[in-house]
Amino acid sequence: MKKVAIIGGTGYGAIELIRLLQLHEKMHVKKVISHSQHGDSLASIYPHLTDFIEEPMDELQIDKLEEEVDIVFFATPAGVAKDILPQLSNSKLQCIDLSGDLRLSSPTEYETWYGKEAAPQELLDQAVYGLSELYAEEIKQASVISNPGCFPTSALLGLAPALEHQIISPQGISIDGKTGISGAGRTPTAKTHFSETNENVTPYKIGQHQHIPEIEQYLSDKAKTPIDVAFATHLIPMTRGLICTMYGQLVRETTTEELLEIYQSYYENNPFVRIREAGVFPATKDVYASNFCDIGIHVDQRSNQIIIAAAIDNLVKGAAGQAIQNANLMNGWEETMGLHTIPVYP
Ligand SMILES: NC(=O)C1=CN([C@@H]2O[C@H](COP(=O)(O)OP(=O)(O)OC[C@H]3O[C@@H](n4cnc5c(N)ncnc54)[C@H](OP(=O)(O)O)[C@@H]3O)[C@@H](O)[C@H]2O)C=CC1
Ligand SMILES: CC(=O)N[C@@H](CCC(=O)OP(=O)(O)O)C(=O)O
Repeated sequence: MKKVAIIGGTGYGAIELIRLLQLHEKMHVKKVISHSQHGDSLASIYPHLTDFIEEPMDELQIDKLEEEVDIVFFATPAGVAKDILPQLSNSKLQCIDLSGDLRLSSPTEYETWYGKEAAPQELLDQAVYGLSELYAEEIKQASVISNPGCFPTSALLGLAPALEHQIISPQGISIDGKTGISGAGRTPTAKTHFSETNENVTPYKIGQHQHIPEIEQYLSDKAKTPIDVAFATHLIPMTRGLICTMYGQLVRETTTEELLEIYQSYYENNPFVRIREAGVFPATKDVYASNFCDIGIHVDQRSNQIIIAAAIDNLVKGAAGQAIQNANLMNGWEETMGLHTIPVYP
């Protein structure tokens, strides 16, 4: 059994990791580390964890981590992991960062989009992008993983096959993203409190979203040509769930049936990607509280475009579940270990 520490204990990412790791056969949560509430038990903050995790949370002691655990999950905001990880560079720890700190290969891009000083170049070079379906071989060899953002997970899984198979143009791709409010983390703001979000749909961060360079970097890598995307995000009055509806210009004649075959074959060894049959599109509830990414495809002959929708649970495939899937790959365990559950429905 490998011992796990979770940093950022009181956040949504951390409690989702705890929920999922409860079912895991090879990982055990040894330490929950909290910056703001060390000394308190997590069950006193989140009563749904009563009887599952009663020990007080710990303060971070970087020099003790290696002797106490094998795997560290950083469920912290951007700006935290990049300062801690360099102090662990000589350790044997496996580290998985859920934040955006290590996702962009260019420090300048990080500084532009995140408004913070970037991680050292050495750390950026060492980190492997943890989108399990697209980078499995690299993840198996990695000791530091940069877990993808929630929107990029959906957008990359939805668009990569069409771009790699040169079915759509690298120019003119549009991504319309919608997310539940838990994507904004636990701390409420004026934009996320109930009376602002209930019965309301709000576009936000248009042209400024930190996931734009991440989507472009990894789509360009897969397509082997530079890709720019138009990306619009919307806040939806639901707790969990995220869906991207994507549009691309067709560059050759094709049909929905042909594309479905291409996607089925592209993801045939990926148990968490489910392709819908022709005429059927996924909804966020189809993947609720699960690690699945469900994809629907339509070839729109009238406008010569492809329309792709990819639904995930932002806290699972978009964060904690993806992080566990990466830990499974890094350790040579079954990729689905602890994660292969039926989505909660209705
Ligand atoms: N929510 C989502 O759907 C997704 C989140 N992510 C990313 O995962 C990470 C965690 O997200 P989430 O749990 O939702 O975020 P939250 O805001 O809910 O929690 C983050 C936790 O980090 C800790 N923290 C906050 N500030 C600091 C600081 N300055 N130094 C150290 N620790 C700090 C706090 O816990 P404590 O004080 O107990 O340490 C806080 O509760 C973020 O980087 C987020 O962007 C990625 C994809 C999806
Ligand atoms: C609703 C909402 O605000 N969602 C967040 C999701 C951020 C996230 O999860 O990703 P990072 O790890 O890149 O911060 C957003 O759109 O910025």
